[in-house]
Amino acid sequence: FEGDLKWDHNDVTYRILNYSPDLDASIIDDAFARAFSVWSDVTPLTFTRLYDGTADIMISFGKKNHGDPYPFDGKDGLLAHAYPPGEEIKGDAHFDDDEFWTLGNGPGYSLFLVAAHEFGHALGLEHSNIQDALMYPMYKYIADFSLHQDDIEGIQYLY
Ligand SMILES: N[C@](CS(=O)(=O)c1ccc(Oc2ccccc2)cc1)(C(=O)NO)C(F)(F)F
Ligand SMILES: [Ca+2]
Ligand SMILES: [Ca+2]
Ligand SMILES: [Zn+2]
Ligand SMILES: [Zn+2]
Repeated sequence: FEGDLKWDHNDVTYRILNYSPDLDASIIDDAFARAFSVWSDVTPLTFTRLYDGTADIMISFGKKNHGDPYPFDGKDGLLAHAYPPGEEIKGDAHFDDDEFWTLGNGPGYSLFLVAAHEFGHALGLEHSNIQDALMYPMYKYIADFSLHQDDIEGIQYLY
């Protein structure tokens, strides 16, 4: 989904609507929090978790048709997607629960890495064509992750 703009506030809120069975809820909470801190570390943005009501970034796991015009596709292929900033579904992040979500380098996909990428979209970033950038649209496991300069320049251009 093409990025179209940015949040008009720096105190961005998020809410975790449901969980994958692949990981303990506290592990998922922490993975999302760490994925947000990737971006708050290099911008004036803050991320506050809400437990009810409407947050800017509504996070959910779903399979196949999950309530928007972009159905997931079963195991592998599409892993997740997120909408650029704005009202309603804009800013929201969806994760394909036909994937096996993990954190390490084993089988499955790192929820932390994929979430950090999706939250980049939710903040207004589009894809990078630099293969080592987080915003590159191909999954690869990165052990000691840190943002590529291209990611930093992109997010600091916006905020
Ligand atoms: N669905 C995607 C591809 S995807 O396989 O779901 C995907 C690939 C990689 C993702 O994050 C990531 C990027 C680089 C390193 C590790 C993880 C997130 C999502 C995507 O980039 N969604 O944001 C596309 F390109 F739109 F088809
Ligand atoms: Ca939203
Ligand atoms: Ca999939
Ligand atoms: Zn969706
Ligand atoms: Zn992407």
